[in-house]
Amino acid sequence: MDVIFAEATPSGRGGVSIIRLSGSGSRSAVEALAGSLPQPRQVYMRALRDHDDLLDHALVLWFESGHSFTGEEVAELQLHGAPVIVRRVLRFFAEQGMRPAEAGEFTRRAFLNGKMDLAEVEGLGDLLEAETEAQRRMALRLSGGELGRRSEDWRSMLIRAGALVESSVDFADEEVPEDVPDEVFRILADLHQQLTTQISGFAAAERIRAGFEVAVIGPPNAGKSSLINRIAKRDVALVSDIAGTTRDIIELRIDLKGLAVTLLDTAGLRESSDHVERMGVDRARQRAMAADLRLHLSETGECDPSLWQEGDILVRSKADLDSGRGDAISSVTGQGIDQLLEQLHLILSDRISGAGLVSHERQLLSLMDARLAISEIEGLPPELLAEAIRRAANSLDRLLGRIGAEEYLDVIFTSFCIGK
Ligand SMILES: Nc1nc2c(ncn2[C@@H]2O[C@H](COP(=O)(O)OP(=O)(O)OP(=O)(O)O)[C@@H](O)[C@H]2O)c(=O)[nH]1
Ligand SMILES: [K+]
Ligand SMILES: [Mg+2]
Repeated sequence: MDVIFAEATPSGRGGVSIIRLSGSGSRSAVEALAGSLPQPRQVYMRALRDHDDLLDHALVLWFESGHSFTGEEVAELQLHGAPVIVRRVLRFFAEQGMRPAEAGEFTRRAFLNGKMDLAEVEGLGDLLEAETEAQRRMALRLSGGELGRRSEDWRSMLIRAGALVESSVDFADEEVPEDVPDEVFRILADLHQQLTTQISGFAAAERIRAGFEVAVIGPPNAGKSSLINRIAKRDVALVSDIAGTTRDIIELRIDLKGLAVTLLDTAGLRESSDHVERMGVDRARQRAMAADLRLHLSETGECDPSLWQEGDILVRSKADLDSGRGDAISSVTGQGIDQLLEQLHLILSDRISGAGLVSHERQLLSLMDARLAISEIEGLPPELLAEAIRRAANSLDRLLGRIGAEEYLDVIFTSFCIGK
């Protein structure tokens, strides 16, 4: 494959900028700039020269093919983090006939060269986007190959079951087919159970990965936008004493003690003759219904029953206006807001308990296919049983991208950065 190159650090001024190359010839391309690099995986301090022009003093290293992230020959330069240096070095490689990498192309090569399975690639994508501790931990497990290892165990179970079925066919007398050994059904029941555990943990895992959506709703002037601003510690939303101030949905992403949560500020719920306000209220209702949880805010402690769902939170606002109301919150004094966030965290934490490893819809579908293949197999003749086992193994191959990965690659890698 041709040599690709890219800046692996974010472009712009910084302490260090890293440029990475991959493909056979990466080392000699860097040698043309830096002089000889005898040993792989060792760091050299070198003067980089474009002909006679000194570009920078840099740290340089290279990896042999088979011993690098992409599986190809890879070289890396750590430059001083000035965009003008990076530009010149990138231009040098382009002039040598090398090609700038596309988004995610290094990782794509790692996948194509068998250095990573598709679930690891998805995990790496999650890791690069992780914002909270829970997301980081889950992404590390996935990118570290945990699902691949689990899947290998499942595969060995299928291989063992398949072999037992085969042997019962081979030795069967044509007239009197031998029974399939009980062990086959025991293995498949065990696998069925393990797949079910993973499948049941999807919803929770997916919430960790994608984050929760919590809609703040209530009548106009309840103080919804004020609450959002207080939590954000800045003016995210317009606040005024005019009922119907908020129209569009305003999103605030927060890290709630390790959980990714998007709070939605919404239009105050009321009948209105104003066309634009009505559009805002419709939108508020739709998003509120779709959210994971609704925080119903009002001065009176009432809520719109048509929007109430099990597990929602009811909160009274403007505690500072009425000293008798100890259970309410105030966005002016901050009273009760920490407790409210604590309550929210408790509710959401409860919803992620039992989270499994499988957090992408694609992975879920493969597991469901595998499970379906080995469901209701009691009493099947050996040939059909063998076929079911093959289908299940196929689905596991799909899970890791050994087959059928093409349709997913572009989708996955477009979300990656250039240089990854
Ligand atoms: N005293 C007091 N006033 C508050 C508090 N929260 C909000 N307000 C006031 O109540 C009025 C309405 O606040 P907003 O935050 O705009 O209310 P809202 O629910 O977003 O209103 P809409 O967007 O119109 O639906 C403003 O004048 C705020 O200053 C509070 O905790 N205490
Ligand atoms: K208002
Ligand atoms: Mg508002």
